[in-house]
Amino acid sequence: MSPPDNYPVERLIATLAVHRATIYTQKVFHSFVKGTVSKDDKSPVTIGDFGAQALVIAAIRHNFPDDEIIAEEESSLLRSNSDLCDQVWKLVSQISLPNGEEDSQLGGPLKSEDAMLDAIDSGKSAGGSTGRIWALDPIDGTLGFLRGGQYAVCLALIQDGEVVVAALGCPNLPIDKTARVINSESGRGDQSDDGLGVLFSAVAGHGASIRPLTGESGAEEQPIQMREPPSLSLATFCEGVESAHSSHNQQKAIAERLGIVAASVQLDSAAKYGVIARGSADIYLRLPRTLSYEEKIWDHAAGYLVVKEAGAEVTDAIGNRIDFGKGRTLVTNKGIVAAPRAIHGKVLEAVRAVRGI
Ligand SMILES: Nc1ncnc2c1ncn2[C@@H]1O[C@H](COP(=O)(O)O)[C@@H](O)[C@H]1OP(=O)(O)O
Ligand SMILES: [Mg+2]
Ligand SMILES: [Mg+2]
Ligand SMILES: [Mg+2]
Repeated sequence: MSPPDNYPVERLIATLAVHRATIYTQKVFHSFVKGTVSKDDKSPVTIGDFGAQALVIAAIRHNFPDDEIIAEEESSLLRSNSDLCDQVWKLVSQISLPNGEEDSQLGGPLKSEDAMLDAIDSGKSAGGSTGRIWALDPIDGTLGFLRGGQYAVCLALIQDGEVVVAALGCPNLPIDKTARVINSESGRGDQSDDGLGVLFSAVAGHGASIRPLTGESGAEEQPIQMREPPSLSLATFCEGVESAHSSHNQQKAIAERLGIVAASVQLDSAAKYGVIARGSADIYLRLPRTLSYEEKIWDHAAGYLVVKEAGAEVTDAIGNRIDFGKGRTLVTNKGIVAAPRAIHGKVLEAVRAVRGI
């Protein structure tokens, strides 16, 4: 029997591409959000999203030209606003990985503004349950990005409906897993980037790992595992900052039912998956506010695999498996419940009780 595929090239390219995109998003943050460049009317989020998407997609297409891509953004706004387009291009064309050899593995710098637009528009796959499809969120947690809190660059490869490779870049998560996470309330103030920035990666059946975003690929790469809370009541749960994105009330009620005493750790973006995967907290609850909202595949694919490979069970709020083979959204799922395998059943019981199902 042949050994299971561990996707060495896909994992390498995914991590390098996400790393390069985080160099770009950090540059956008420092130039526009912290204000060395005038904001004018151009949203730093828009500049960040488009450029990061172009940089990642160009790398995927260079290495895997036959693969499909689902990405959050498309270029019509840039095509109709040449000022904005020039501004994104000016920044994108300056970005490379510190190691030139690694950058050339991604195809080197983008060649032209047209090539950038073309890359941005290559993320329109309809998805589905067959073939190789990459899912990309160039900046997840845009509000966190603007606040100087948590955001993530999320990239995953889905093969025949299963997530098989993940890279999750979290530029504002502390490298020290015991350090306090900067959340939206405190923002980062004048705190520097020192000690911040991690890149999670995972391959289905081969575990999850973390490395600092500083340094070269492979440097200080370490396997990660969820922690096992000594009891449910001593577990910590994570939730989003935005109460419009998930039901804080229900999440509080679930925690209370489980006897959890600690306050929730609130942070934006898929960084929540990373935080529980490396054992800085235990449970991620994302209870739907409205049943009409369809979670997007690019918001969850990468984080899902990272946390699963670190020891989690992940279902939706009904208890169904998360199905990444249904198109651009998780149309058959509602919400997310991620917890260590040993306690997921208990958490789900509490979720059901609170939701009355
Ligand atoms: N009503 C909603 N319910 C759940 N998630 C949402 C909702 N509206 C937006 N989102 C998505 O939540 C993600 C951020 O999650 P969190 O709040 O946990 O940081 C974003 O990708 C955002 O998508 P979008 O990019 O379209 O704004
Ligand atoms: Mg998102
Ligand atoms: Mg996004
Ligand atoms: Mg968005």
